[in-house]
Amino acid sequence: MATRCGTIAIIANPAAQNGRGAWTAVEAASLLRAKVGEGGFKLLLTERAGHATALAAQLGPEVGAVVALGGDGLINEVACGLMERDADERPVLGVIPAGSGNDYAATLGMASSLPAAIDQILAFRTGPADVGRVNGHYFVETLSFGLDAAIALDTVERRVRTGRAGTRLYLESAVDQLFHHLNIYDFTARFEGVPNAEPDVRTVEAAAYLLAVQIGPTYGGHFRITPDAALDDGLFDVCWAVPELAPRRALAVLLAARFGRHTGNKHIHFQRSRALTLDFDQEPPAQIDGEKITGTHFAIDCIPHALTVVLGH
Ligand SMILES: Nc1ncnc2c1ncn2[C@@H]1O[C@H](COP(=O)(O)OP(=O)(O)OP(=O)(O)O)[C@@H](O)[C@H]1O
Repeated sequence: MATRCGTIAIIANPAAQNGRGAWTAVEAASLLRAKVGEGGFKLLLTERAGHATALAAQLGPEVGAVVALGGDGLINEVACGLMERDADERPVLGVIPAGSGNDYAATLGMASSLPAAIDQILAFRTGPADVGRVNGHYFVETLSFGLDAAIALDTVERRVRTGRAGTRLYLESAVDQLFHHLNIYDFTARFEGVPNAEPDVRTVEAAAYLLAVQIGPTYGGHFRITPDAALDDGLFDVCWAVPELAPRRALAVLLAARFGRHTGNKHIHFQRSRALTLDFDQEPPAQIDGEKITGTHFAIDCIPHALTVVLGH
């Protein structure tokens, strides 16, 4: 049976969520077979890290929608593959959440139940989404430095070691980092394309525990670090937290951020901009859509409406 979007290609990470991705992929294929028949979709399983980018870049013209089945790391890889294609030949990006954090799936409003997510994909309500780029690497939801990146990276190792997931995993990491590794990072940020400002540039020299450059509102498993960030406004929402906070106060602010209630705190700063450069005095822990990156100089720009995405709401 034909779908509203041509052939759907599911790119699935069998290793996502400690191997549960393989089971979710089989279930998704079975549900799709019942709804659109064998000819309406194809299932492609990744074989290694980075494979999803090559798969997404090489899909044939019959594919109208690519669905990333996995976590934020897999979605990032699929998006990178789509960005290698000419803008007018990019299939629509859909997401079936099957990872540990699933921040981007939440940003798109995708259901966590697999049958409901499949129905949302087939309903094919689409909209534009901005894509971020840092030193030539694309990101769809989050780029962050300092404490929160250290937490995000620690959760990857901790998940494998403890089998934990979701908010509990994140909070365990957070407490460990806050009480044992609460470092401060000196940085200079040069914002360009600041809305409603003349001139539309701003330079900030500060020290921070963390700095997040967001396309969507959440990171780290649904922490609403920039609660008002919009997917399609052509702007980053940047948030940073400045000293001095005792670890217990810092933990309280972090917990408030779970629900986006940290915004009035005097240690928390926000700036919107179309682009920015960041220079750190020393290399901070850094993550891009949940995966590690390195460096001290970061040139970051927002590509407005680079992707069309399937929205769940
Ligand atoms: N077949 C594979 N075998 C091993 N690793 C893979 C494979 N395919 C993709 N990966 C890697 O697995 C990593 C994590 O994938 P993914 O984001 O899907 O799951 P997750 O880590 O469980 O979820 P989240 O990113 O939401 O925390 C990615 O960096 C990706 O490169």
